[in-house]
Amino acid sequence: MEPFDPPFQEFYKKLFDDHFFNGPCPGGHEIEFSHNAKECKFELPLIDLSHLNIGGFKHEDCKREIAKAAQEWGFFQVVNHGVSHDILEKLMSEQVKVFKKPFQVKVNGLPELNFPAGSYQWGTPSANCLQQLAWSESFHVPLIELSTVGACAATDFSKIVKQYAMIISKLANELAEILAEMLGQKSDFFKENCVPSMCYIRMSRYPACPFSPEVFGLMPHTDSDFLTILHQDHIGGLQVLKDGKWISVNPKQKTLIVIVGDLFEAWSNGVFKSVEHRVIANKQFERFSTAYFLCPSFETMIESSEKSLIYKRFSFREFRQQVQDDVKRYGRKIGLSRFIL
Ligand SMILES: O=C(O)CCC(=O)C(=O)O
Ligand SMILES: [Fe+2]
Repeated sequence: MEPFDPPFQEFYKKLFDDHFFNGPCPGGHEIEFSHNAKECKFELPLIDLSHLNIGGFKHEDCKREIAKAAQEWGFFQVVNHGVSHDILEKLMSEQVKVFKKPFQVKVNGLPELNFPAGSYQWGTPSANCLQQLAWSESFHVPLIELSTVGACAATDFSKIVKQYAMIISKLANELAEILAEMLGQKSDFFKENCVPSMCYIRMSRYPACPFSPEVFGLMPHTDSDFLTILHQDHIGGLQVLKDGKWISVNPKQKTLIVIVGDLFEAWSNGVFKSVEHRVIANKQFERFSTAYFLCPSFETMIESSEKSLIYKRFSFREFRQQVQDDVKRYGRKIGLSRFIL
């Protein structure tokens, strides 16, 4: 049988040799700091979204809870979110099958799913040192492409991804609108600007990694979108930085994770926080996750209507360009701090 794992060690041999013979690279100490930060067991806010369907106090309390979590943590979990357990399980099992296709087949694209060659990504081509390498592989599927996924012959996979995309994008918009409303902002901003050609689903697989924790599944980062909604399997490894400590996001069945992205932090003038998170690879077990990213069109201007602004006004295109330039130059994203006034 042809191997399905990406050839991390062969392809990134130089990074491994440099690291193990010469030690961590000089620019790596910042990431090293994250590694050494004290870890502790702590529970993220868990919000029951069924309260949104009840009128009166409960409904308003629930909205306030969402805003509080976005403000204090930038990261929270939701239950009774409207995505059935059955859909989550089916999507996960279909996703596992896709990743078990031979590596070369994934690289060449999966025509039966209408995934072009570029939708498969693995490792970190821009990595300058081992701490910048992600021991993971993923399929990046823009929502707009889903209309043609499985167009020739609908497969179980294409059906479930489409179904999931429809529900999850609705949920992301609802949560974004609630957060906007709690800021006293126009709540149809997201419906108008977050177009299907920009929003996407990323399905990831983190193969078991013998070099963990020295090599990350995904290095510490913030998300470059408004909101991310994440579903993870039962393995664990996701951590979020809270007050200088890495907190493990322990897997919980039927739960989705909501992550505030950089754009929401800027748009809310720093009220909602886009926080760093990372994935520690597991030495023994592979892990799967599915993320939905709520992104605006390139022309959308990100600005707050507050008086004393923290960030300058920028378009999503400018933000993306800056991130890409920094990744090329430094091997990693610098992010929102580039736009501080
Ligand atoms: O796989 C995960 O748990 C996290 C994924 C993530 O943070 C991302 O794709 O931006
Ligand atoms: Fe992320």
